[in-house]
Amino acid sequence: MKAPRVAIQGTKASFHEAAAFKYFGKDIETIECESFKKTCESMQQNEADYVVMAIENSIAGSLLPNYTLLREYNFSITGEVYLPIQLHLMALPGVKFEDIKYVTSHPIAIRQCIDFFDQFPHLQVIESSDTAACAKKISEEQLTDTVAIANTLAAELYGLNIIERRIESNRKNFTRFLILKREAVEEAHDINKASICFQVGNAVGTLAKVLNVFAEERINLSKIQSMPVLGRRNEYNFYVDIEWENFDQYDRALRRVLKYTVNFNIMGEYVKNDQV
Ligand SMILES: O=C(O)C(=O)C[C@]1(C(=O)O)C=C[C@@H](O)C=C1
Repeated sequence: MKAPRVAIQGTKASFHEAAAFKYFGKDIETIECESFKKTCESMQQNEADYVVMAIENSIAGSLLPNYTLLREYNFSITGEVYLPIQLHLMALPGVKFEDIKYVTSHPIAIRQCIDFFDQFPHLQVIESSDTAACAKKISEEQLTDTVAIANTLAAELYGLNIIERRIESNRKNFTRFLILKREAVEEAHDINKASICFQVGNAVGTLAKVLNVFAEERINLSKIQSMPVLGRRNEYNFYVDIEWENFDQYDRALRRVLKYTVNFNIMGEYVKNDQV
């Protein structure tokens, strides 16, 4: 069987590739993309079979623009994967902490280390496309005044020394990634989780009515995220992840909430996979 083509934001040895390996195994073709939007374009143009997309980090929070991409492209969420994130400061061999002027990394990785950099305000923090690409640039351009925040794989691949380990603000640090496919696959029998999206009217109790249905049908909400509806004041899209033990209760809950919602969309039904 042909190896699946998996589009990731970033380059090889980035956390996105690690997440893809964790979900699919190592036998995949990684399609490197410059941005999250480019990963979606690549799947739309049939250059990729799947997209792996970070959606939330336990320190930095939600990657909000990715919710907009999910809506725009209307791909199907077919799975999820959680990855522990350990961030290290790395530089060319011989470079010492005192030599550093610039720190480069992906903005979400930088946000996870904000407490560390608060102690060193003289360091200039520069956002870049992905963690591994920053390590690669230091190596290729032999930058002696710059460090990257990245993982051990990137340090090994680009011959950098780790000069400070585990600089993330909290040790229990993980990122949740979604696995996207162009179209929904045949309904699996063991699905027990779904990502849905809807709007409710701006009136007393409308959202509460929806949440009450889930409670009554014993459906667990694992996440709720709102994003403004473009150009409409006080109107929001609610993105909700729900889990169930009994499929019939899930089915009944969906029928019941349709009454209280507009633009209701099931973004994906899949098997819960929250092992970090
Ligand atoms: O730069 C990388 O290595 C990435 O894969 C990106 C990314 C992200 O988008 O959140 C992935 C996981 C970590 O949370 C930090 C950065």
